Amino acid sequence: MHSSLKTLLEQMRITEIDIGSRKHLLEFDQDDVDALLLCRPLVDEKLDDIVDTFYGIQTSNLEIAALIGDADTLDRLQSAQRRYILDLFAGVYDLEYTNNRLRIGLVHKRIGVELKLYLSAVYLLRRLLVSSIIDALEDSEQRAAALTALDKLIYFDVTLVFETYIQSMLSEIEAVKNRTEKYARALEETVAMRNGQLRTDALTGLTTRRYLHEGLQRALHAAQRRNEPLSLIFVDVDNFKELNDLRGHAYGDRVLCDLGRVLMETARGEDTCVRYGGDEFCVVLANSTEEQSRTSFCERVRLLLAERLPGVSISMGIVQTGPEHYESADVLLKSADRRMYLDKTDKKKAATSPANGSGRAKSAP
Ligand SMILES: Nc1nc2c(ncn2[C@@H]2O[C@H](COP(=O)(O)OP(=O)(O)OP(=O)(O)O)[C@@H](O)[C@H]2O)c(=O)[nH]1
Repeated sequence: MHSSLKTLLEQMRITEIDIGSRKHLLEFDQDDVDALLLCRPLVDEKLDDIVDTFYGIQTSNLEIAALIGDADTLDRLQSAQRRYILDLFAGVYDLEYTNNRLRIGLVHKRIGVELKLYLSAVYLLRRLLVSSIIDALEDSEQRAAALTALDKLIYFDVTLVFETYIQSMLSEIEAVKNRTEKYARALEETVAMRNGQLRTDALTGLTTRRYLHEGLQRALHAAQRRNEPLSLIFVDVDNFKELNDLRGHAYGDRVLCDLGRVLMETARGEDTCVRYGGDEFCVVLANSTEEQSRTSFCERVRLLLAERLPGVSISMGIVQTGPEHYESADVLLKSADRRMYLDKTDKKKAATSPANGSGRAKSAP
């Protein structure tokens, strides 16, 4: 047998033993085979009439006519129908016969023939065959035997077609399930990737605000364990909006990147530099008092910034906690922000104060 035919039977797990058991369930035996064989000559004779009448009725239904489509398809269907009718009365109902029924079922399912249409076609063909047999066979016993055998064989065939429909639907469900699982996996990967990106700010490469709390909390626990002071610094670019407006957004981005780099270069490995949002940054300095932070960290940052971004100034607010008493992360953030704001307003006041002449360009936080 052709290998692809084998595959279809294998897919449906239909073996010779299975075919035997199906026939047994339908009480289809040698008497039925003989009764059908007896009808073979009369069916041969009326074959064209039966097929023509069948398709005449079928194509008068608009839904079925639309499914058939064109004259070539109709020709092919008529040939297949002829072969099927001859098969019904050929007396051989083996693996190949079964496979042909499976193939017919699969083709009908694939082209979208609904089961109700398929069953109505089976009913019509049976009706035409039955009336031909009744017309041709005069012996009532022979007639009854042939009609019973035909019914059994049609049940045998219809069961196979039903199974191909079910099998095909199961394959479709499996394919949809696989596609959905693949989509879900891709979605999970995207979310995981996005979460990873959120940990790092895309523009500056610094830790994002979302993880500031986590970093600050961890630093506070470490400081408490070691009895060390810890400082939090809030940094904000002065007049950044104006800078954006005057020199363009791209330059504004460069300022933020350079400031981020300066903070990173000045901080040590155990410190955490965070882009808090917009032009605001936070730095958690481990084992550092307010004074040490001011003199070593903040001063160095200002010097580097003056070298790299002349004319850009920043305001900073420092707050220390520990080693005697430790404030919570929230309190520290609020205090550092407030001090940064004071630094900024002090500078603004100094700049507008006539007593200071040109004003204070930079202030110590
Ligand atoms: N170029 C650039 N601008 C940003 C980015 N994020 C926020 N901004 C802008 O940063 C500006 C921040 O302005 P404000 O909060 O008013 O602060 P400011 O102009 O620095 O004023 P002061 O804080 O009082 O000195 C806003 O105009 C935002 O549109 C960014 O990623 N790139």
